[in-house]
Amino acid sequence: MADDETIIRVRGLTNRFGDATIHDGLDLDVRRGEILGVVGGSGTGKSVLMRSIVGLQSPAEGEIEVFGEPTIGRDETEAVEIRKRWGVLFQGGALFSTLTVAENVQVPLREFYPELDLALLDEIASYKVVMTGLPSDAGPKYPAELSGGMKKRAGLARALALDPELLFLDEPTAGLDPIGAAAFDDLTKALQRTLGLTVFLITHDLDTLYAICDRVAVLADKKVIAVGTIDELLALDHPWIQEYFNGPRGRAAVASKEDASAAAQAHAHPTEVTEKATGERSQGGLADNNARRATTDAEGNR
Ligand SMILES: Nc1ncnc2c1ncn2[C@@H]1O[C@H](COP(=O)(O)OP(=O)(O)OP(=O)(O)O)[C@@H](O)[C@H]1O
Repeated sequence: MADDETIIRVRGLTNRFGDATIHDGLDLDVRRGEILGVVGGSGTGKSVLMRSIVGLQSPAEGEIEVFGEPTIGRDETEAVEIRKRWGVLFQGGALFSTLTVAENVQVPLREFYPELDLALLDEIASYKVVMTGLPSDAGPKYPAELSGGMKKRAGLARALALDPELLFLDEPTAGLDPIGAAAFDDLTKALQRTLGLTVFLITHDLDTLYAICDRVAVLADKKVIAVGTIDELLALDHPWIQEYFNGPRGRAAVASKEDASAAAQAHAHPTEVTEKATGERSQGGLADNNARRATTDAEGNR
């Protein structure tokens, strides 16, 4: 399959709740292997779009294809075959509170592969738990015993249970502290690279967009009004896009990314880069980066 293959194709999507039209003729393509960030003001329908693609929301009109297969109107057996190939991390992790982390990870395995024996289920769950950076003793813990960041990782472990090709993440860094959010971004990027995942990532987090997204889709006016790299989006004069990326938080995210990149270069070539890095900013490195992220969090816009 070619790298530029379209993994998700949405055409003419219309969603309504009563008199409210959320999407009106929305089109979107997600390419194989990319992390596509999905942004838009609150209530523009990012989660409804994700729910439509994964089959939890029946659109009023439109076509959706995933892996080249139409997903609307399929019989249950066909739908299951498509669903097996993706994983979903819902907002807040959506873990079953009465199940341990390991049991949560096993839910999709039991659903799609009921023939697996307990020893193999345990082994796969342990592997997924460690893969998401949780300590190996997290498996027997209940969600209530986990921090917010650990819950997100447990939700991710469950989303990865079936070795998906495609991952849906709905605001994965919401509610995490800046260091935890940056660590989750790193994990997402590492999974994309090592497993060749395609990632559909809903976020309000500008740092995440700059740090890991290959392209960004902007929802506004009931449609995807633009898709592209951040530089491509910045060239557009849509007021929401300009306000979002060029507002104070957008500028802080750019500065944060530049600092991180200068710090990384300084680490690789200490003498060569120190002068450049110190010339551009007064303090450097991760602490400064995280301080900026903390500031933007404190503004309450995340
Ligand atoms: N099941 C539902 N019934 C009625 N209205 C709904 C339903 N689900 C979503 N909506 C409405 O659809 C709109 C879009 O919701 P959605 O959750 O997709 O927004 P969003 O862009 O993800 O917002 P946020 O960034 O705040 O999470 C909202 O006005 C919401 O109230």
